[in-house]
Amino acid sequence: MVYAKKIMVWATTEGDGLTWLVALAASVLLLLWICRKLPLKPRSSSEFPRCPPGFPILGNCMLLNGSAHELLSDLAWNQGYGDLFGLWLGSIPTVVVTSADLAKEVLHMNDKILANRGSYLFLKDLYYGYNQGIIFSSYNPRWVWRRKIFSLELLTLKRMQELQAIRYAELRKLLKRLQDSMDMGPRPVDVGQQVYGMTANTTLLLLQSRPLEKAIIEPPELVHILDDETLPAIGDFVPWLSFLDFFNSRRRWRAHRRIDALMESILGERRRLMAHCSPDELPHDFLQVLLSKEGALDEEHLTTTEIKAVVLDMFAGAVHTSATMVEWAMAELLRHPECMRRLQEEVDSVMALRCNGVDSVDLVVNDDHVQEMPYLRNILKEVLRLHPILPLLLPRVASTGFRLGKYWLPPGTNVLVNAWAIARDPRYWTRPTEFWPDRFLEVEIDLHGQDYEYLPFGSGRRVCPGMRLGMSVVQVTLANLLRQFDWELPQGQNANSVDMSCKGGLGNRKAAPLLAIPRKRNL
Ligand code: HEM
Repeated sequence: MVYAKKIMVWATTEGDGLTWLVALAASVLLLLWICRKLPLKPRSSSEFPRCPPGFPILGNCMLLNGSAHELLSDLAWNQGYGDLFGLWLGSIPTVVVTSADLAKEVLHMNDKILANRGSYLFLKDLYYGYNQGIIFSSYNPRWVWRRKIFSLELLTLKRMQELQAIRYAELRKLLKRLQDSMDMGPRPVDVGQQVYGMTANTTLLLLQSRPLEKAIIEPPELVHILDDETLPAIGDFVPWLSFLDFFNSRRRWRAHRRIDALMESILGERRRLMAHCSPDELPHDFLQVLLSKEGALDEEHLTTTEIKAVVLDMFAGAVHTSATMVEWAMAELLRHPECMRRLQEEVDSVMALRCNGVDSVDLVVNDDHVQEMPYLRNILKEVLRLHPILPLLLPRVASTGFRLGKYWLPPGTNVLVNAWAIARDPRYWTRPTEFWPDRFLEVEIDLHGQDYEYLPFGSGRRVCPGMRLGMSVVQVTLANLLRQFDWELPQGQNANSVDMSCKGGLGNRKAAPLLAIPRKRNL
């Protein structure tokens, strides 16, 4: 303060206009610097875990910029904040959990109290509001009902078997696209983008078993919009600053109008079909299940808005998760050619056995085949350990006060579980930062969220319902990519130069796209 005053006094007595400006800027910077060093004591009760210093009003919001999971891990491990620390996201009390024991307290012991999600501005502008879908809805009987339909009508083993043909058809298209690009001479392809296109189109077909009649937005573009815009805004944490988000809000709203036009055309097309066909003639798909509940008079009905919100959640949940996972897996395999070779040998030997001498070149590796590939499964477990797709899971919000560790925390507290940090913690993992799929030969650990040192799909009431479908899509895609092609890095790149940094945001996308050259294998 004293220094800021001195600068101003000097400027008024000695300086010209330019000096004035410089002095003003220096004072503001000095004040900001001083404020940054102040801990946010006034708002935190003595019961609240220790918080890193933050800015006035904004608190620790800046930590959410960029790779939040890495910044939060650094605070926990290197800056002495430990397994449980606090943040003030504007006026929202938040705690960050960085150990398996505390993750268990959050996801198991306090699962019901912490089963809510926060309410974000993007839900209002871009999605269909707070309590209409599944992913960001609060915990209430309607959410239970919508999630039940989602799980039982889209994601059961039986349903997945019925939908296999659709998935394999899209996979064949992907393999053909890669083949075509190779026919023009060896050239790098953007692996993530290729797979992304496939998972987006597959999701549409899982919904309505046919391509779009009127493509207001193609599925990959729809999901890109969701990915880019599903981010908290400053107004979520400091409501009176919502006006700063005005232009982003307008952009989200415009995107929503296009998304809604797409939803209307999907629903409208099916309603027209329903008006002209007998029930037996209608497709037996997820969209039909959703629409069959639309007019129901009991509590098992769905409103039109709920149907649209659930469909949107299907895209938001299914597409980028699976595609990102394939991209990280390919990146790790290109960095570890010995693992890639071993995996190719496994795929080849299972296919040779299964096809029993019959020409198998055109056969896709399918869900039954991958069941016999333990190394593939271990590779994917290791990919999810090092690169969990939602590194902080999805934030949970307390409905009442609750105990966590030695603290009693108030209702409304946000809880972040740093699954990324826990999965790299030397207390639970030997050689924690190394890509070493064989660790899972010795460690009996599964994906269902019962082992709290490994939470790639979350755990408890809000665990990912799409785990089976997601894993199946990823396993089958990776096995086919490696069966049909040998892969190498573009000229000038080697295993050590592959950029493994992530983009930031809710999902753990690769910052730089993975480019690799496919070469046809002699099968
Ligand atoms: C490999 C692929 C996938 C990964 C790694 C993944 C991971 C996750 C994670 C970590 C969560 C948050 C769990 C929590 O907060 O505790 C989640 C939630 C969710 N996922 Fe997935 N997911 C994948 C695929 C899918 C698929 C294919 C679908 C749907 C078809 C899906 C639908 C959802 C939904 C609806 C939620 C919200 C659940 C709720 O809040 O009740 N996911 N996913």
